[in-house]
Amino acid sequence: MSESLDKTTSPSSASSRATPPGAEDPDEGHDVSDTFYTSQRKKGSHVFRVRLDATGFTLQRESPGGSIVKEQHVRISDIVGARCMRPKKSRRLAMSGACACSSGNPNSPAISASGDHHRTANTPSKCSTNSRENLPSDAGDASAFLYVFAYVLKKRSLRSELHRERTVLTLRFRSFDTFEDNMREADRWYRSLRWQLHRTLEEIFVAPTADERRRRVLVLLNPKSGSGDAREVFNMHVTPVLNEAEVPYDLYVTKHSNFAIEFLSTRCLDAWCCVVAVGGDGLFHEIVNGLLQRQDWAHVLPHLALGIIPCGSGNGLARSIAHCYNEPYFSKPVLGAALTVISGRSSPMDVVRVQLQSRSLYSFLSIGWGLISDVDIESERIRLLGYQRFTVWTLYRLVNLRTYNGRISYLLTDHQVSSTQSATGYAAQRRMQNSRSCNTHIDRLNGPAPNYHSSAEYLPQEFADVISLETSINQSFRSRCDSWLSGGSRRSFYYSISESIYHSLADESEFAGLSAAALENRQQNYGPASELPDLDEPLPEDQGWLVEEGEFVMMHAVYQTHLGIDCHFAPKAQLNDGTIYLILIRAGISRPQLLSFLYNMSSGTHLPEAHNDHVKVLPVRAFRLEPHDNHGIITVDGERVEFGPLQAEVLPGIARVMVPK
Ligand SMILES: Nc1ncnc2c1ncn2[C@@H]1O[C@H](COP(=O)(O)OP(=O)(O)OP(=O)(O)O)[C@@H](O)[C@H]1O
Repeated sequence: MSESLDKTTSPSSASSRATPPGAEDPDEGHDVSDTFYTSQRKKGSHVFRVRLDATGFTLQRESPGGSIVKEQHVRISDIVGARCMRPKKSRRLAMSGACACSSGNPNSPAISASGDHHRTANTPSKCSTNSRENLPSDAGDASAFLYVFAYVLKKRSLRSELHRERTVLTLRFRSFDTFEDNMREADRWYRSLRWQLHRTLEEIFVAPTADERRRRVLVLLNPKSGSGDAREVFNMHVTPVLNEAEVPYDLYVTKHSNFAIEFLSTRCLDAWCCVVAVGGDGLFHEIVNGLLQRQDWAHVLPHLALGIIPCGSGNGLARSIAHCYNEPYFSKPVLGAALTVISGRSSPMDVVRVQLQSRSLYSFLSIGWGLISDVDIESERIRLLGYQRFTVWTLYRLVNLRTYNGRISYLLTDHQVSSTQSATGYAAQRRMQNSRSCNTHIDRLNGPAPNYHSSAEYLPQEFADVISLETSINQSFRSRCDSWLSGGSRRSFYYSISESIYHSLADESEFAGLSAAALENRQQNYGPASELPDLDEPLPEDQGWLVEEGEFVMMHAVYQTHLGIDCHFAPKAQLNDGTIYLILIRAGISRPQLLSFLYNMSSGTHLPEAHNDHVKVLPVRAFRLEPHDNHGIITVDGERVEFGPLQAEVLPGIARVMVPK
């Protein structure tokens, strides 16, 4: 076992670019490579060439003759971060904050156990040069460890869905005689990896100072969302990922409805690069509206990415983002969302301005009138049934089907206007006369469609596992007695590597520091100027407004692919396509047809290829709804709003959402 290993175990040959102890590395941030070994009692030992470059880690297993017998790759896009640590005996010390790397983030993330606001300012640097030098060396083992955390795509079986699985690549450095020298070498790899990871970050996620590297994340958590376990979900499944990625964050737990609106409309947000909702679509709705109640919205929105960790009952946005980027969702939705939050990528997202009679608001998901809104709101009374309440109430509503009388005017998207004009046209649509254009800003703001990529490639089964390798000192090869530290990863064993300092804010100090004017103006909406006439004014008549009028079962306007995790309502929607998908069902549809429509919503096969007498799918830029009845339910992003006329216009790409790598 040791014969072949001994040939290449001198410090000079074992590390192709080893830095002499104490010397500065002039090539920091460039590729690194080295020779490592594994040793297993049953399988024997193996020599690996390990290389880290812009694509990730490449591990090549060499035969005793020096040829490559196997190669595996851990993609840089699957890697979230790394840690340098001491050997196992000193691990407790390391985990208590004495990690010995030299490039840690002084603002390490908070770990929330309870309380309202957990801020990590003043957290001691866990990886400073001083801390490294002050650490007592382990008398028995001079090794240093580098743990690389990755979440690779895997398939359990041919039939099962892709999912992400945590993998830890463990590199053990022991080419030098002293722990300090080995740690310096491990740290060189660590810094190289951090450099590779940070170079792919979009600008808004990068801190202005080099020692911080990542800007802070603002987390707003609704403890009441969904089944009420958002706090636990965050602690168990999100904090570990943020820690592994060394993403600093500040956590605020919402205290009441509208907390997020008040917070985001009044606070200085300069410290944060993104806002993450840990909750449902209702909390995200508050975040969007809070930001658009700021006078400086035009400055803030482009520099603040929005994210969501799905803990609500609907979770339409989280599902839509995952769907648009072919990211697996069902097996581990929270993990996928947490990885999205640390990805350092964002995409523009459309927001829709909704004008009601008494106020205006912003929406990112949907506007509904009729059947689906009825079911959504009325089934609240049987909430005890959980998700089944929707099925039960849908059946009830089918039996007792209601129809609503009204008029829906709409402006098709530019693309649709040309195709519609050449087509036969819709039976009931009428062109209005003598009007003016009212959507000039829509084209102006419209940005390019996001780049979608497929995540169909995934690491082969045998590689998506715990990988533990080590360098060795020259005199003898020691078996990797403590390289199995990472074995716990398969059982999703997470630990924190950072110290945290918690601060709680008392209720009364929540908005301390606000000026009186800021408080007074809290409900004022800003955002781009509307291009539509006032709601009580007639629509212009010669600029392409079309009309549908009569009895409807429902109207639902949607701008994300999914309304909920299993409601694939607008399959063609994209995050930033400047399009509202207006779906109309007219009275007269048969119950079996309606049942089929509702049943097929989960697979996204409910919409007809072409318009039929009862169901229409209209890609529009703006619309106006004028109910002729004086009763009914209207929802915006799943929340009930005042009943009556409304109009909506899309504001293409004015928000940014975090998206998977
Ligand atoms: N601390 C709180 N106590 C009570 N209500 C809150 C609190 N924080 C936020 N809310 C309100 O709870 C509403 C719903 O929250 P959220 O969207 O997070 O969960 P959900 O309704 O279960 O999920 P979904 O919207 O996806 O169906 C929000 O509109 C918000 O106004």
